[in-house]
Amino acid sequence: MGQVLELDVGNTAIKWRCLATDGAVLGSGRLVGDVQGVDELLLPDINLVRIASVAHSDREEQLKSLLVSSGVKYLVATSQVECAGLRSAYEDASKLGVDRWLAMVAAFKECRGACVVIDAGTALTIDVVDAHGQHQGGYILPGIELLLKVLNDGTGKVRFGQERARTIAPGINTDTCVHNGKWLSLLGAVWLALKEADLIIGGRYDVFITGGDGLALKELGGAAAESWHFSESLVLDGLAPVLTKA
Ligand SMILES: Nc1ncnc2c1ncn2[C@@H]1O[C@H](COP(=O)(O)OP(=O)(O)OP(=O)(O)O)[C@@H](O)[C@H]1O
Ligand SMILES: CC(C)(CO)[C@@H](O)C(=O)NCCC(=O)O
Ligand SMILES: [K+]
Repeated sequence: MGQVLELDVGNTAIKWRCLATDGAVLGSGRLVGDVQGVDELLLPDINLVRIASVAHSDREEQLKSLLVSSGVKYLVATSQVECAGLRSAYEDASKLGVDRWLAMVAAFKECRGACVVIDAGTALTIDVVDAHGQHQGGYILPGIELLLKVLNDGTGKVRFGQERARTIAPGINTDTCVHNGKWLSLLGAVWLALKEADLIIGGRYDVFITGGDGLALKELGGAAAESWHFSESLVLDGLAPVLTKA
């Protein structure tokens, strides 16, 4: 087997990494904009592309036609009923976002126990898995950028600039009220979800966090979040197990 290119096509960006035959990471990055950018990643040594996509179907079609014309073999991951001991809570498992499924597969594979899996990307998703690998369900909320957009679009006077300091202290002007409020919203949701998880799966679970705002959220969580496992590549880590089993 030659090199493998893995793609996590999100609603904002495409995260990618290139793996050697032995699984070593040869390179990784984040592409914003057109799927055409993927073309430059298709180096001659790559003979398989593994894909996770939650993007609009026309973006997916563009990506597929790019791959077809390059002639490289590709596999697209889908959410399953069961994989590697993990079982979906969804009535229709195929409707669960594949990024959530992949992140849970990767997290459960690593801890083999109860876990809460957080993805702070375009959306904030939080999923709860019990010690037997049974997914107990989850949450979908707007992420940081969507929160700002909704406030800007839905109000006449909430106008704000760039974030200056990352904190959840009460704000003293519109800028700090909005920016501190956006972090309060995400962190508050996570704390409450963890309390809910305490009730459902008991107090002993690992917390995994990923996504563009994942590290910021963990840092804001302070001492209580010190044990959370932050990984940039949790979604990509789920690709090989899901596609090998499929
Ligand atoms: N280098 C960066 N460029 C852009 N956004 C970034 C960057 N680093 C962190 N972010 C944050 O990441 C968030 C986007 O999440 P992410 O990087 O997971 O991308 P995404 O493609 O939207 O993912 P998904 O749709 O899979 O959730 C933005 O809200 C932004 O605040
Ligand atoms: C929630 C997002 C946008 C997070 O990336 C993605 O997982 C998705 O499009 N999910 C489909 C809906 C669902 O998971 O129920
Ligand atoms: K994601």
